[in-house]
Amino acid sequence: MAGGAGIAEPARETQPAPPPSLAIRLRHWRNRQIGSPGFRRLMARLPVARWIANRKANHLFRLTAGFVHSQILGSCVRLDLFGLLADGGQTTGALAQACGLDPARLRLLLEQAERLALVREMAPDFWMLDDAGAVIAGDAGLAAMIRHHDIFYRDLGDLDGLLRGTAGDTELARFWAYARGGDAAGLDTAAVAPYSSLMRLSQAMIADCVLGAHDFSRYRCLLDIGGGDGAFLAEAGGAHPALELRLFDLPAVAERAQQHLAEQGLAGRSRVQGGDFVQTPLPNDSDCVTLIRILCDHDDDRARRILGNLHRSLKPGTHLVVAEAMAGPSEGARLAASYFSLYFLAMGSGRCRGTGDIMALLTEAGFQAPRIVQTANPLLATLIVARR
Ligand SMILES: CC(C)=CCC/C(C)=C/CC/C(C)=C/C=C/C(C)=C/C=C/C=C(C)/C=C/C=C(C)/C=C/C=C(C)/C=C/CC(C)(C)O
Ligand SMILES: C[S@@+](CC[C@H](N)C(=O)[O-])C[C@H]1O[C@@H](n2cnc3c(N)ncnc32)[C@H](O)[C@@H]1O
Repeated sequence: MAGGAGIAEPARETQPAPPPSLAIRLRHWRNRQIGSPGFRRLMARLPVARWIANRKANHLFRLTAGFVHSQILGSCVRLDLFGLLADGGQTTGALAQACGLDPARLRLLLEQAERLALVREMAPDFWMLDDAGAVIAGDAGLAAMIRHHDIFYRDLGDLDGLLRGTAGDTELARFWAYARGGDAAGLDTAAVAPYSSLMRLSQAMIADCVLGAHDFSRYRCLLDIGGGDGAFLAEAGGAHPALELRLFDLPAVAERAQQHLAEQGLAGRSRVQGGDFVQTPLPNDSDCVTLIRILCDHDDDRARRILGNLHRSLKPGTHLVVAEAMAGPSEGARLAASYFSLYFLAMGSGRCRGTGDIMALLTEAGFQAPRIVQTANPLLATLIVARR
């Protein structure tokens, strides 16, 4: 699929089959060899070829076992094993008591977690975190996101139905209440609370990526559109003490943001406005505007309307920073695109776009000089910076 790796827009036409080029004929020949047990037996006898074959076999096994591995991870998070190990090592017995599990059963889980580089048995029955476990122990947002996957997995239980369009209402569509169409600005506190809390918790890593990749010290005033509870603004305000802070989100979310920014001592520096970013005129006293994890939530038509409203509202010269996971050639971007493409399919709205798709949307809306800014972690976000 050209450009983005997300849901094909409904009106997209399929291309006719290309003529059989040399590359296509070679690929066909290669696939027939690899698919043949005789060829694979031959490869297994040659040392270099065996090494390549084993890597391919491991890759395929990882795909096959992926669900099992995710369940091991999910169970460790639900039992809070990484939290329990955060301050140092623990014995199997102490962990079993804290988790309320039989020690032999917990050991079974710990052994698999060790095989997945989540924990390490440093001495018999004495466990410490391994690298991946240490990352999760240090990031409440990542643990919350792993817990949130319960909903996603239930929706994926009917992936065929999602692909055929027969799955009906999904749990993710209910969770992301604004993505279901209708009057998003009319959503009440109860409807926005679950997703806003998850977004606040999971913002820490994203904020690191965004603030590390683009210099916000050059701006006087930053407006975060769809800024949720104000977690990104608070991080930006902490990193740049002179920055004035503005936030725009749905009215029920704006109320939460007001409260969170006040709790962080930022009330004096910030102003929060509620409304609908598709149609409400947006505040235009900022010299930089951020759209963090916003465009990806919406199909192309709606993304165009959001950008159109932004372009109408903002003063010429205002900088616009779009930050979200984008499809691209790096391993991180490919992993993120395959994950988010199914996430948006289940959510019933949005798509994981490539950098080219987003730059084209920005240019179409009238923004100038869009450029790609890579972040430290393309799994989480890539930036496109442009000017009104
Ligand atoms: C000598 C020493 C101390 C060490 C030497 C060894 C060494 C150098 C180790 C490196 C250690 C290191 C720095 C590790 C770093 C690891 C990192 C940064 C890991 C990051 C992992 C991030 C993950 C797994 C992120 C997952 C994110 C997910 C699943 C996000 C989901 C988001 C969703 C569903 C968002 C929804 C919003 C919507 C709807 C899209 O708008
Ligand atoms: C995926 S969340 C991202 C929140 C935040 N930017 C972050 O990265 O943590 C999308 C945000 O867009 C807001 N939003 C959705 N539809 C909106 C609309 N029509 N007008 C204003 N805000 C909207 C949601 O309330 C939510 O806070």
